[in-house]
Amino acid sequence: MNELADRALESGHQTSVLVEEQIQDLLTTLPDWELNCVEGIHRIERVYSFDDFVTALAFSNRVAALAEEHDHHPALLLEWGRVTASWWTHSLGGVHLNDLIMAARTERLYQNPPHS
Ligand SMILES: C[C@H](O)[C@H](O)[C@H]1CNC2=NC(N)=NC(=O)C2=N1
Repeated sequence: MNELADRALESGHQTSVLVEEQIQDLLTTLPDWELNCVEGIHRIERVYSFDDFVTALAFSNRVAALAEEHDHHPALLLEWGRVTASWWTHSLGGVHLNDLIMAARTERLYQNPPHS
């Protein structure tokens, strides 16, 4: 997982979306993430659990800052005690290696909470 998180994001024109087998192969390093398909477009998703709404909001904000840093943005569903993070590349209509890198970095944020 760390190896993936430490990879540099590729610039958009270098490569294209990954096929299902490639995504599943890379997801073996992110066991809590799953590949889903919404309206024909692949995305990788994980549900994170928290003790309350405010802690879930704080995590969402940390992921948002990460996204702004890289100009690559997830869908985040904030609920009481829960954040669903979904990564895909809108411009390409599927999952790019960058989405797996961002998912690995999302994991790293979760594993290193601000007050740990
Ligand atoms: C102009 C800007 O770079 C683009 O709109 C970016 C912003 N963030 C993005 N995030 C994601 N996940 N996919 C994109 O295609 C995308 N495009």
